[in-house]
Amino acid sequence: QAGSSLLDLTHGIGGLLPRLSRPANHSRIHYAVMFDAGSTGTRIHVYTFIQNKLPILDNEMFQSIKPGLSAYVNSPEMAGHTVRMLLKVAKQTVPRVEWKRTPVILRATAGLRLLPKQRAHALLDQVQHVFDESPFLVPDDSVSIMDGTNEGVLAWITMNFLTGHLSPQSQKTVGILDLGGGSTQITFLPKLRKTIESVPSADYVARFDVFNSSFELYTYSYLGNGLMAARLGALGALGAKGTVFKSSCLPKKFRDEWSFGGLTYQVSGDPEGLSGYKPCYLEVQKVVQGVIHQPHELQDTSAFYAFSYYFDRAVDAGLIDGERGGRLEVRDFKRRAKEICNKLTSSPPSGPFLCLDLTYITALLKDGFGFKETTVLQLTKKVRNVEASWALGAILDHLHNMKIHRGDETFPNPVTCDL
Ligand SMILES: O=c1ccn([C@@H]2O[C@H](COP(=O)(O)OP(=O)(O)O)[C@@H](O)[C@H]2O)c(=O)[nH]1
Repeated sequence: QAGSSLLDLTHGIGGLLPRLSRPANHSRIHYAVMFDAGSTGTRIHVYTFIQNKLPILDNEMFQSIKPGLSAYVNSPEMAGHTVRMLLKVAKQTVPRVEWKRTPVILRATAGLRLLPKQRAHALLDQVQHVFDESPFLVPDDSVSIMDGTNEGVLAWITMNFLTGHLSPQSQKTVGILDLGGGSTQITFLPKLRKTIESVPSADYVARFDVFNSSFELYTYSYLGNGLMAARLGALGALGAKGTVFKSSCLPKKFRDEWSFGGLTYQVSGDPEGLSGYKPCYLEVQKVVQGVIHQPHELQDTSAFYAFSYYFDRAVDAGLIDGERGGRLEVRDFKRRAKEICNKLTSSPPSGPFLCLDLTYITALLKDGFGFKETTVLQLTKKVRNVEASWALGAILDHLHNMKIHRGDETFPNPVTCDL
């Protein structure tokens, strides 16, 4: 999984240099480890940087384990075990002499945000214990739940860094759409002042400095609107238990157990009721309606990168290639959702949830964010062999302290300010 190119922060951020042979002076190489404790899995990213005036990203090692830490809510020591297993990747990648100056950090996202505080912290305590026992450098605040605003901003930094859009010379940037299991993020640099001025609240705006440029982004993380949480919402299973949850988005004869966030649900199709795209759309619509804010400008924002479950489901639906990714229009998700939902058999080869998932993605993009049907999305898993995720942005933030902050009290009140 070696990275293919050097990513140079000094020549326009994310400027790509041809791969060089390793510098003779090994003290110029350093490492950093970021764990992504997501709702559906835990992942480790081991980054290799070459020290320059500013560091150059040389390589990423990536590995993941399912399920996420929240599945171990009743056996927290298993959370520690998961992290201990993944730390082996760091030990294999980082030379032994570097261990004591290589930072290890874990940030948890929606899975732990959705748990009661005490239970989430019981899981994090186990991780902290594993870190403390490890031979790596454990910085202050090395294990925590990440703020949702930062999740979107850091993924935006990752993608714009990797695509070379962060340099002061770069005229444009790319927006990002991240669909996790528990939450979903939208982040972009607005072209119009009105987009910032018409946000519902100050926490839709984040300001920060990165490598001599200042940015003010529209960003929001919707907890409960990740793909797995949306399944629960569509099934009416949020907070409920002890019954079979039926959906017109599932094949009529389908009945099974399904688990998320440490709970297991009985789910089934609706043998006597309706099935297909239209009734399914009505079910998923309630998960987005009145919840998702439609930014003032979206129509002609040049490019959005979409990753995580947007990517995975586009692959499952046969819309893009799993290696290369590809460009899709919003209406491609809709077309495929219709095709799949309108011929739901008892055992579709693509899995029983594909109709629900594609219909939810369509509703989220159109009725939720308000994208046009013709908006182009760049579906991406990796850029230059580096995982599309907030993790790289988070390690850059750790190394360079970007001081990300949300709109503060002095922020204009959208109700009273003069637009
Ligand atoms: O480095 C990563 C991190 C996440 N994912 C994808 O992100 C989705 C789930 O995200 P997660 O479990 O982190 O959900 P969250 O907790 O953010 O809601 C799945 O499709 C993963 O395969 C990925 O492809 N690479």
